[in-house]
Amino acid sequence: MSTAAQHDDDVTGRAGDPGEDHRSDGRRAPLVEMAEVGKSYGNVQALRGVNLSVYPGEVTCVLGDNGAGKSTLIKIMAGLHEHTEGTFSVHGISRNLSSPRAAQGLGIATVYQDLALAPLMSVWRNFFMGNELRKGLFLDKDTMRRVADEELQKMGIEIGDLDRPVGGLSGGQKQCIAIARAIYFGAKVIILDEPTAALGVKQSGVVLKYIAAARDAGLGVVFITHNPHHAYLVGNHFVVLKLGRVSMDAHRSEVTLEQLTAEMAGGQELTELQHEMRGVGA
Ligand SMILES: Nc1ncnc2c1ncn2[C@@H]1O[C@H](COP(=O)(O)OP(=O)(O)OP(=O)(O)O)[C@@H](O)[C@H]1O
Repeated sequence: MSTAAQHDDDVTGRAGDPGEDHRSDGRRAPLVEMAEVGKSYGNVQALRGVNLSVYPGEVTCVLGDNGAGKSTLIKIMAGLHEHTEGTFSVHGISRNLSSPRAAQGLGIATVYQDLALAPLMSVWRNFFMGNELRKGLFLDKDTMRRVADEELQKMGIEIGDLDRPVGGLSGGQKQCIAIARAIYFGAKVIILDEPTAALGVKQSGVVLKYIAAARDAGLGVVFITHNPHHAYLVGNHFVVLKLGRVSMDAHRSEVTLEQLTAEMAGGQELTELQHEMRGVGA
């Protein structure tokens, strides 16, 4: 469990103070840090000994196959599950987040695959969903439409008519709206749950472009994916999970796309398997 310095979630509403950029020893401070984090569901140990740091202006890619523990990791960061071992810190303060609202209050936004968008509502209504602007008793539609337009344009997102229902947009455009919305409402860390998994090449390219834009805007991006090629296009740091443990942790300068792909395909196990097969054939 977390240490005595831990703070329970006492944070609500919009994102809080981003904290210091540097530690007292002059090193850059991570926005989010996991140290030896573990999580069990009863007898099932879903995560064990995970170390992970998310820095501003970087994309941290978390890769892993089905059942590797990616969803569990997201849920701890997003305040949906509490970790059962190790320390989880946000802006240098140990936390045990017990609600998504607590995570949001600390500037951690999660964009899930189902996106939580209302398909029949317009783009601008979706942008302000849950944070509507009002003028007296009425919705301030003009300001919401204008701000949504400005924010989407700032990220270079081309939607056209913002009165269109979101349901008519492509999967990639919907992902981009969800990312732009999270940034506008104060996210410092944005967790993207397999944002390219259901998309074709062109739409994946659009989403990867906005992941890079979020990184360049100084956010800490956590990009969860099965796809090493997508990860390598935007990632600064790669963490591969296997059966709940970290099997590879490398900065971009330390790993090639081929090595990352091989690790995802089975890594050392695959090499041993090939070796065994050669033995059988001999
Ligand atoms: N609520 C739960 N109760 C019991 N076991 C769970 C629960 N959630 C996840 N697990 C188990 O924990 C392990 C990690 O699961 P998790 O969903 O985090 O993996 P994942 O990498 O997200 O997989 P996928 O890509 O298939 O979603 C699996 O063995 C899974 O069966």
